[in-house]
Amino acid sequence: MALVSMRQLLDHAAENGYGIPAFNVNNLEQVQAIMEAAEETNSPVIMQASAGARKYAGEGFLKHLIQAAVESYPHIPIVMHQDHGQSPKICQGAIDLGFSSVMMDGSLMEDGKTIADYDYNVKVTRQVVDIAHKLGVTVEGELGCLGSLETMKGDKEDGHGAEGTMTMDQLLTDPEQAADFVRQTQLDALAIAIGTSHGAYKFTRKPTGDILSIERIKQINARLPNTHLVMHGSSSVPQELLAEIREFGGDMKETYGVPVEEIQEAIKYGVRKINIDTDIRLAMTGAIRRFFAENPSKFDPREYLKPARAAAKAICVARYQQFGTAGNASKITARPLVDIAADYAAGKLAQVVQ
Ligand SMILES: O=C(CO)COP(=O)(O)O
Ligand SMILES: O=C[C@H](O)COP(=O)(O)O
Ligand SMILES: [Zn+2]
Ligand SMILES: [Zn+2]
Repeated sequence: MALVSMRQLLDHAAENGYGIPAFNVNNLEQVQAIMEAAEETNSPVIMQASAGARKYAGEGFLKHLIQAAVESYPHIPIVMHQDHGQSPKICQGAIDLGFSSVMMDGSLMEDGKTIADYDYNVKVTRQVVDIAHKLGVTVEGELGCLGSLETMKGDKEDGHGAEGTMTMDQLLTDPEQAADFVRQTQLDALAIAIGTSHGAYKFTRKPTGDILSIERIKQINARLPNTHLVMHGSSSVPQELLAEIREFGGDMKETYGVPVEEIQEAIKYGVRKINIDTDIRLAMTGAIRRFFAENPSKFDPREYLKPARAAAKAICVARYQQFGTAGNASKITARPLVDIAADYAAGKLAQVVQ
């Protein structure tokens, strides 16, 4: 198969009522873990690279790691998605590099910290849609700002996130504004704010409806039943992984993530893409800490990266099964991006908002 449009996968997921985890990748072992899990469960794949990933690995390495996955697993449809593009220029760069999907995150300004106004968000997102759709490339946008409903603050754990204290209006995407945003921008997937944030420290207790608003997803879905929704900050932060890290010398404070059953509920209401980075980080860290504790004389990176890769794979297998992604790769026939571009031009993929 080939690199496919994210829109094609999300449309398939919507038609068949499942969700697709989008895993962040930074290195070889993460790409391999995701692909081994996808192979084992027959799942379509979304791999995404952040600005931090590009800085760490370099654009060429990321592109070719994902290309290697495409070559090695020709029967699995794979999306190469750019996570949190902070400007049209960054999105253009990713498109030039061969990404089949980009996120224009216009909820924040180019600095990734300052909250943008609505008109700016519409303008930059529309600009990226105009560039991308001509090439059959998918566009994800974001409306509302990721952050905690416990502290009213944005997340800074990965260097991206709003500065200062926010209001409830900013932290919860407004359904009516979302409808206007989708109508004006004609994007393919909408990331929404419902109380999740990036990183390991999302909630100080197992989240209830007041701090994780699945209710808000239902309201947005009622207003926009045909729009694919995206949940960022959706790692579940498994307690057993925290325990493993602590047992082998790590310092992880008490914290809670997004329960898998809440994501499963959200999938019933239009959530099609679920972003996961932290769970893979935790799994790999636990495995490496354990390995070093149990094998203090070992020093071959292949020896400690093997259990790390296996732990990452286990997370991916679990999420593919839990989100209903498993079993779907072989049901999808990859369409070339030029065909998708023709569909956009013909208005076949237009967002119809009443
Ligand atoms: O949203 C994410 C990437 O865009 C990742 O979220 P987590 O930090 O919860 O894994
Ligand atoms: O955007 C969120 C992802 O978790 C990426 O994190 P990162 O910027 O540390 O690569
Ligand atoms: Zn954002
Ligand atoms: Zn994110």
